[in-house]
Amino acid sequence: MTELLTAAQMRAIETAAIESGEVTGLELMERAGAGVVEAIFEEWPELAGADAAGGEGGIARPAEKGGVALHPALPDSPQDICEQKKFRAVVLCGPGNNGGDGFVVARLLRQRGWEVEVFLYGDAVKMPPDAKANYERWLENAGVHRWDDNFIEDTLDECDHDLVVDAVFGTGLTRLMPDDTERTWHGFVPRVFSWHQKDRPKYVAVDIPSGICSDSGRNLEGAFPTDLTVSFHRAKIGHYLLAKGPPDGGTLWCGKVVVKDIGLKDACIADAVRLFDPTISTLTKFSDTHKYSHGHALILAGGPGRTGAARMAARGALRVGAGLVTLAVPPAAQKEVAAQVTAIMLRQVGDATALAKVLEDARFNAIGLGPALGLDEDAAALVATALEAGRATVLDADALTLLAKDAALFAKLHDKCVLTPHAGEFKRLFPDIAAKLEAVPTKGPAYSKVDATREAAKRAGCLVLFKGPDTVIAAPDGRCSINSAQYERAAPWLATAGSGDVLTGFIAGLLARGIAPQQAAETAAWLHVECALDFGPGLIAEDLPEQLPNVLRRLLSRP
Ligand SMILES: NC(=O)C1=CN([C@@H]2O[C@H](COP(=O)(O)OP(=O)(O)OC[C@H]3O[C@@H](n4cnc5c(N)ncnc54)[C@H](O)[C@@H]3O)[C@@H](O)[C@H]2O)[C@@H](O)CC1
Ligand SMILES: Nc1ncnc2c1ncn2[C@@H]1O[C@H](COP(=O)(O)OP(=O)(O)O)[C@@H](O)[C@H]1O
Ligand SMILES: [K+]
Repeated sequence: MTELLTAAQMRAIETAAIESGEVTGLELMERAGAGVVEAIFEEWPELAGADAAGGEGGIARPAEKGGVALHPALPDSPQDICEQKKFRAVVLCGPGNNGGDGFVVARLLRQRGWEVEVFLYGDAVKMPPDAKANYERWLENAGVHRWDDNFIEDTLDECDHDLVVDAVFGTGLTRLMPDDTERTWHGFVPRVFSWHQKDRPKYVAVDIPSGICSDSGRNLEGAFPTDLTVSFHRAKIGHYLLAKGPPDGGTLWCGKVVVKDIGLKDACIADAVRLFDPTISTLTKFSDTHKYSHGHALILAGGPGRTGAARMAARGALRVGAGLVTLAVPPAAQKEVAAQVTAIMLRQVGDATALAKVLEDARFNAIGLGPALGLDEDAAALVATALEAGRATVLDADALTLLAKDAALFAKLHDKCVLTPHAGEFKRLFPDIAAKLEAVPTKGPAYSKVDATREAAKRAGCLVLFKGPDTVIAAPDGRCSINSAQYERAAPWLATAGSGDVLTGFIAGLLARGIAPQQAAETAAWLHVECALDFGPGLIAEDLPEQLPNVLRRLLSRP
């Protein structure tokens, strides 16, 4: 699993490396700038000109981790570059080390024969030492324009630039975006993006699009959307959390995220958020005895005309590998359900007393409830009885609304529970936490979906899976991961009626198989997106369980 870092964690890793003497800040900055240039040419080989095929002067893969030469030296002057089209870039540099990286990028492009114009935001005198060193190195051969929105707009309006590099703010953005960058941010850049023309300049962000908080993905009033974001050492949490506000979403802000090695060592960060990727061992936990060793999930169905959600959840639980799945159905709905299921068993459960009786059978080791369960007192009594049974239990939809309405019910949650709210349900369950998340941020690092989910899990005393394209899964002890359906895993068609019900079933099925709540929720959410990706657009919720065999086959054949 990939660790996603906060700005403070990244800074700590960098400081430790510098203090140990293994690298200097200037060397890291050089590698960062070279990494950005390398990523640009990898993304758009046509911009590498004659060197695209990796000829002399091309930027090769990192060769050496010890010294500055992680990325090999480039020709020193434009004359050294063989005849090629002159490419043009605008590099926007800020007052900190992000700007320092920008000056390295500007120099390396210039060394390749590019025509590069640099705009500096802020006061060069106050720059941190490494950034200032690169600023001064740039001044040896070229000039810097002072920041002027009109001038930048006029320059970009010429429209014959190949590349715009955003190196204004990175992980050090601590306040709202400054007013005097307004025209560039709010006016010109989004306009360029709306053109969608083939020959518009490519926009590249150094580390993170300026204006996006790297810890939260929140937009601190006006961000600079990009085609490509090049980060260093590890991706930041903010790359994977959706920023609010138009254009809506981190995916749009970052374009595509590439992470470049700058020679920093792995550090053990206890509370790091992880980007989830399943281990095969979770899913190969099939024993060779009999079906009961794969568990027995009980899924509670709603009344007549409302049983579809539970049927889909039950099918998901069975497909994900629960040994047996039983639908607990109110008597009035029994006929309706019986006509539509085969491998799934039925039990008549008219009320909470009947449920308690069923749960006397210890072989029911996991419960899934909530989808279309209803919101009346009888439904609340079913939730209470299910919780009192102390089994691994996933609660979704109506069960979450009932928990939100009744503090005594909420107090029955235990550490084998999994809550799966979408944003609306989250707000009902944790209104004060949701309010913090919705408040317009005024400083960085801003409160994030990760912070909110961790806080909710701690309060509930159980696992919380906060849905969305950036699903966050947190345990009460703070362990946390993001299941991303963004970038190369984007599957917006997963937002279809009933897909959450299937997720409930996937989680219940994995819980039945004896997998711990966190691993079950993470694996289920990952499989859910994989099924959607496999199927593609046109997906309806019923398709998700049917897609599982393909996904599992592929996963289990991984080397
Ligand atoms: N930490 C690391 O390990 C490395 C960091 N590098 C670069 O350094 C960046 C972080 O550098 P810094 O910590 O200097 O931070 P930044 O360069 O992101 O920004 C900090 C500067 O911007 C100012 N600032 C922040 N918010 C502002 C606002 N709203 N309006 C006006 N000014 C504002 C601050 O006062 C400070 O001068 C990274 O994003 C990355 O690009 C790389 O050079 C490689 C290694
Ligand atoms: N844009 C999106 N991209 C990918 N997945 C999404 C997106 N929006 C929502 N989802 C996922 O779709 C599912 C919807 O669940 P839910 O809101 O409970 O719907 P329902 O109640 O109709 O089942 C969740 O797993 C959620 O994470
Ligand atoms: K930036």
